[in-house]
Amino acid sequence: MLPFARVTIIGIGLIGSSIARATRAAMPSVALTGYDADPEVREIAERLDMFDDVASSSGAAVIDADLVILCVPVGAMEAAAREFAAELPAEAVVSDVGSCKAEVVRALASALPNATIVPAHPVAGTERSGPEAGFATLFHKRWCILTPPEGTDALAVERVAEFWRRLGAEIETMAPDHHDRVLAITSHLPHLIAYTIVGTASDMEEVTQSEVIKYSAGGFRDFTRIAASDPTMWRDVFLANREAVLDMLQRFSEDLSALQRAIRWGKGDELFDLFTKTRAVRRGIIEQGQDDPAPDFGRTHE
Ligand SMILES: NC(=O)C1=CN([C@@H]2O[C@H](COP(=O)(O)OP(=O)(O)OC[C@H]3O[C@@H](n4cnc5c(N)ncnc54)[C@H](O)[C@@H]3O)[C@@H](O)[C@H]2O)C=CC1
Ligand SMILES: O=C(O)C(=O)Cc1ccc(O)cc1
Repeated sequence: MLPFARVTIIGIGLIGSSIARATRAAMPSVALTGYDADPEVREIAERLDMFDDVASSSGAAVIDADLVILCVPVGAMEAAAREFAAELPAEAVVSDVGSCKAEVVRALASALPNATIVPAHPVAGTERSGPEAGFATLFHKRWCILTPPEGTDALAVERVAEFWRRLGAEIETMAPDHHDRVLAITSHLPHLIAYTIVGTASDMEEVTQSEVIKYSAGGFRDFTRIAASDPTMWRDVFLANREAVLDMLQRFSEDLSALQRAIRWGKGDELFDLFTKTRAVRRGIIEQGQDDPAPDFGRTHE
């Protein structure tokens, strides 16, 4: 039996449109409704025929849903949830896909005090955004982390888990705070570093424009992909996961200073030992079968 029969997606960007496409592919009998605050996005969603219905208001979109998934930037979650609160059916389950969880759990509980909420984070994405960037296989063999607050209805959690399994994801469950610390180091800090290095390079007159582009086949190119990620989404992530990010940034700065000292004093063995350790981390990821299928994952659908 399908975990949900009527699914509504609020926010039809990269993630919302990928969920719609993946649901159509894996559970074609699900009735899919979409809503986006941007009328242009709604028009594109209509044209791409991703939903059975693209609603013109958020309230109309949820009125007969049994699962509502918020796929808007983290900073827009509370307002987006408040907008449909009055029309939400009592038995509907509400979920989201936000990249950080403690702040979103708080925001959704405040906007929807009587709803059953099962927060989720599919750890899968690309640097692209918008409804045309999505694709049905985005979640295949990717983790989807559920962070239900204590006391959440276990059946609702299992139904959301089953929904994501059907989209190809593997499920992990953890506390929102723990999620935010883990993702601060594995996802948020790497993005911050990419934004910094690309920003620094573009501030340096002698390596700007043509030279940055010309020689970007090196490590820099990977950073430019990450640094092309959506500004609104990432602004919201850093503001919402402030404490965990600042903590990881403090540790990172200390380790960077240690490396700086090793270079200054010619301590080659310290550099060699660290680089040997980090190479083993990469090999461990590949041995566990968790490497990206292609280095430019996310472009293969173009
Ligand atoms: N981009 C990525 O790689 C990943 C993103 N996420 C999370 O997914 C969420 C969505 O991200 P993307 O799909 O990448 O963003 P996106 O920018 O592609 O799409 C977001 C959509 O939400 C709409 N929107 C904004 N405020 C709204 C509101 N109040 N009501 C209705 N629609 C509204 C925008 O018009 C836009 O179309 C974010 O919370 C992000 O943290 C999670 C995993 C990966
Ligand atoms: O494009 C990349 O490399 C990503 O890291 C995608 C991504 C961005 C945000 C998330 O919360 C999860 C995955």
